Order: sequence, then structure tokens, then C-alpha cells
Amino acid sequence: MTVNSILSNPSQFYINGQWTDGQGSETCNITDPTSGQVVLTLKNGVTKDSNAAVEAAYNAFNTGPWYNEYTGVQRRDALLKIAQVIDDNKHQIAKIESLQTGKPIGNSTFEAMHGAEVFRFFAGLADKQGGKHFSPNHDQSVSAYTIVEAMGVIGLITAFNFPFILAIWKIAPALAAGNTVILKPSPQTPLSSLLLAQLIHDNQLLPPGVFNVIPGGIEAGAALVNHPHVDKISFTGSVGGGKAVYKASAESANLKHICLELGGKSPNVIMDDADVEKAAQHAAAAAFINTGQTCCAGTKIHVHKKIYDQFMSALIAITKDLTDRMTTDTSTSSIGPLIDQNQLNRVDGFVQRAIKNNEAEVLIGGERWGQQGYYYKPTVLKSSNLQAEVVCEEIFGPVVTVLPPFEDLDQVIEFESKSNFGLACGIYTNNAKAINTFVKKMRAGSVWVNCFNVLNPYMPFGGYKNSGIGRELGEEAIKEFLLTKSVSSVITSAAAEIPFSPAKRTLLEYSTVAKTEPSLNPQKFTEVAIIHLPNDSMPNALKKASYGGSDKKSDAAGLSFLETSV
Ligand SMILES: NC(=O)C1=CN([C@@H]2O[C@H](COP(=O)(O)OP(=O)(O)OC[C@H]3O[C@@H](n4cnc5c(N)ncnc54)[C@H](OP(=O)(O)O)[C@@H]3O)[C@@H](O)[C@H]2O)C=CC1
Ligand SMILES: CCCCCC/C=C/C(=O)O
Repeated sequence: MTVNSILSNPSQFYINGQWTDGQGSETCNITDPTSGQVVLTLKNGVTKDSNAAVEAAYNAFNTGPWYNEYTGVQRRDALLKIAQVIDDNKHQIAKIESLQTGKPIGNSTFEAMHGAEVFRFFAGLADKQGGKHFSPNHDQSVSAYTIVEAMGVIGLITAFNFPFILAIWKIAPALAAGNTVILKPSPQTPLSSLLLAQLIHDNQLLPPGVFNVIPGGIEAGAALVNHPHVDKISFTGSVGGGKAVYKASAESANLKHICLELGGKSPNVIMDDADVEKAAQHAAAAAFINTGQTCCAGTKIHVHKKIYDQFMSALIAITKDLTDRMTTDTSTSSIGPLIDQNQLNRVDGFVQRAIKNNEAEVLIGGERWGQQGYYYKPTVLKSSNLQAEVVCEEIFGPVVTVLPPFEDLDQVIEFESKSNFGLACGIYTNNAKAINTFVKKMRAGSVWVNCFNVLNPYMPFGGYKNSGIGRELGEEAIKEFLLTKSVSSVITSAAAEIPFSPAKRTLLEYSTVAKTEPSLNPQKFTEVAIIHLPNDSMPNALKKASYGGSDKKSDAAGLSFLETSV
């Protein structure tokens, strides 16, 4: 499979609804990690490219139809169409994702379908965002309400490990909220983001400038973070990268909003009542998911003393089986390669240092697999040094560290409370008291009971502590891309004020209108401006709505505003 057989404009950037050449001179190689072969060379994004994309997104937000004319229902429909196109092209998406990451093709196909599901979820929220109305005093002369508005232009920066999913977790809620976006994927893995742009472009699913893609390059990412017209950065990557972005965002001219989805060292606790074989299966899957290149992977295991020996035998047998089934063929492989040689060196570096410093014992694995590509054997380490690097740091490879057996869950929780990370954790038990204690006391964004790495669009995902700020997925994620505006309006005459221009109308409340104008069927309206006046003056006030000039015009304009808001 070649990149050209899937991507029509493989080395171009997608800006303002057009395919354009990058303006820099440096290039970047995209490599197939199963073989180490270069599959595409494309330009690195530079500041000029980012600036062009920001300008396109800024214009699209301020003057284009996406935010100014589309209703929530229209945005919903656009996102549903994107979901359908992803589903229809899931095999192409999966092929290109596996080509650039080396993932087993089954995983990539699942991830493409998950991406479609995430678009559907946020499509369902696109038309359901609104503010609240308050009556702060009894005579109702003050109309007080909130409206929710899109933030504006959003910069999305993603990592190499789940390129398609990580991008969609950001794109879908940002667009559902009415924003325009610039996606800067990891320089190692831009291809599935470019394919998404191609699918959106070829099927004319979004107005120009709403969705832009600038492949790789630290300069391109930094330019987004520094640009005064970018209102928010949503970032997935390393803790170091996240902190640099946080700092630069704070120092940028416009004090950006920020969402950071960073690393983890998620503990997996196996209690004494666990079904040992099942728990070991789950623990291996939890740790080795995506070759361990997963922020929430269960890379640290605490096992109860009573079942420790049995569990360890089972875990080693499962890991051996996984290793025996390794192959470079993504259609049959059990576990894929690491992303590149740097990552391979980095992972092996952790293991070799642990051995050299007597911090851990390798029970299985601990070395490169094969001669081609960037494969590393799934590895089980045993450590009794609770301060060891392999116990405390994110390795981002297929390496799991088992800690000394425990007897008291409280001690495990106490130990974990000192971790710098707080992304996820899991416990295997049917002991209700243990579950309740664990759920309550663990300082982590996701808690999994008798399962691990369970992610779906409904459940917010994100970290405590160094694991991040903000949430992706769930209703929380769309709120990350909205701003709330409070409006207090004192009515001083009988003339009603239409509080919004039609272009910026927002659903608030239609009950007063319905009560005073029974001829209007509120069911007809998806969006109606509230006209809040003392009840006895409402009919006249409505008729006299001062909207654009004379009484007659105002009358017509006021009512026609309501009617055209359908
Ligand atoms: N979710 C998670 O937990 C993840 C954790 N990691 C961890 O990070 C390590 C390195 O992975 P990597 O993907 O290189 O992660 P990075 O944090 O280096 O990069 C992630 C993304 O952020 C961009 N980026 C990095 N620094 C900046 C910056 N200062 N300003 C703007 N953009 C920036 C990168 O692009 P560019 O390189 O062009 O700057 C890339 O698109 C892994 O080994 C792993 O430990 C990685 C991925 C996901
Ligand atoms: C649905 C498959 C698992 C997705 C895992 C998402 C991981 C995120 C990250 O590593 O940042």
C-alpha cells in the first residue's frame, strides 16, 4: 500500500478549504515503523503556514457561516455527515493509520469506528447548548440571563500514539460548539489527519477555514500557541511539552484557554479475591495496549500477597504468548512496534538503567524484538524499590513494573497518593468496601473496576496532577470550548429590546412568547429570543418591538425575526 493510493495531496497542507504547499524549506520523513522505511517526505509546518491557517480560521469564525449563520441543528447535521464518511472509509483510514504507526490493522479499524462514534456523540450535543434565565427581582424589570458562545479559533496539537482518535477527541467538540480549528498533528503521524481533511473536503462537509491541518514541526505548533487570534490550545503529549505550551499560552498576548492531556503511570491493583487468570489477562492488556504507548496504560501493578505467585506465573505466561505471536505483518500482529528509533532507545534505556542500578529484575522481555522496524518485546519488571525510575516515570513502551506484594489496600492508596501523575487507575475485586474506598480515595481522572482502558464518548477523560488540565469526551468536553456571557438587561420603556441580532441569536426561553402570542407555535422554533417584560405589557411591547425603525417595520421585523429563527 502506498500513501499516494489513499491521499490525493499527500505532501500538502489543508488551509482555508484548499490544498496548499508548505512555506518552509525543512522536510520531515514519515516512516513505517514496522520496517523503518520512509513512506513520505513532506515539508515541516512553519510560522507562515500557521499564520495563514489562523487567519483562515479567524475569518471563518468572524464572517463565515459556521458560527454566524448555522444553527446548532445545522452543525449537528454536518458532524453526523462527517461521522458517516468516516464509517464509510474506515478501512482506508485504518490502512493509513497502521502504515504510519505500525499498529495492528484491527486496532486501527476499531479506532476509526470510535472516531465516527465520537463525532456522533458531539453532533448530539451541538444543538443542545444554551444559557439560563434568572429573575433576580420581583417586578421582573431586570432580565438576567446567560448565553453560551463559541470561544473562537482553537489550536489543536496532538501526539503520535493515537493520531486519528486524539485529533477527533478535540475536533468534534470544538466544532460542535461552533469554533473553527487548526490541527497540528505530530510530525511523525500526520497522514490520518490529512486523510480526514481530504474526506471533509471532497464531500464538502464544512465551510472553508473551519477545519485546517498543518503537519508537524515545533515551529508550527509554537506559532499557534503564540498567536493572538488563537483563543484556546488543546494539547495532547508529554508533560514537558504540555508545561511548555501552558507557559507560552499564559505569556501570549491574549491569555489563552488551555486543555492539557498528558502522561500517566497508572496503577493496577489486584486484590486477593480476583480471578487470577482473568486478572492477569486484563493486566497484560492494560499495560501493553498500543505497545504501551498509551497515556492511561496500566504500567504499574500492585498484587495482593495471597495470590502474588500465581498471578506472576500467569502474567509471564501471557506475556510469553504475546511475544511468540509477534510479527511485522499488521494484519496478523499481536503487538505493534514503537513509533521510531528514538522511542525504541528511550524505552530500552529505562530497562537497562533499572538493571544497571539494581532497581528492577527483568522477568521476561527487556530487549528489542527482530531486526527490522522498532519492535520491543513485551517486558515484565519486578521492583522492590518504590523510588525507582521504572516505578515512578512514564516509559511509553511495552514495559510493566510489578511492585512488592501488598496486604493492606490503604498502604497502596497511600503510596499512590504521592505519585506525580493522576490519569487513571484500576482495581480487580468484588469486595464492595475495597471498591468504594479505592474510588473515593484515588486521585485520578478515571477509575476502572474489573476492567481497564475503558473509554467511550460519554465518559469524560483527563488527568489530576501532572496528567493534565481539562477534560476530553463527555459533556464536559464541549463545555471546554464554550464561553458563558452574563447579560443583565434593565427595561426602561415599554418597548421590548430584542437582545440579539439574528446572527448571534441563542436559545433561551420561549414560554413568555408562547403565552402572550398563542398564534406562535413554540414547537416550530428551535431558537427564539427572549423578550422579558412585565406580563401585562407584553402583547403591546411585542407589537412595538423596536427593531430597525418605524413601528410598522419594527412590528414586522420583530415577528419576522421570531419566525425566521426556525
Ligand atoms: N498522552 C500522553 O500521555 C502522551 C505522552 N507522551 C509522552 O511524551 C513522550 C514524547 O512523545 P511526543 O509525541 O514526542 O510528545 P511531545 O509532547 O513531544 O509532542 C506532542 C505534540 O506536541 C507538539 N509539541 C511539543 N512541544 C511543543 C511546544 N513547546 N509547543 C508546541 N507544540 C509542541 C509536538 O509536535 P512537535 O514535535 O512538532 O513539536 C507534538 O505534536 C513520549 O515518550 C511519552 O512519554 C507522548 C504522547 C502522548
Ligand atoms: C479507544 C482506544 C483507546 C484510546 C486511548 C486514548 C489514549 C490517549 C492518550 O494516550 O493520550
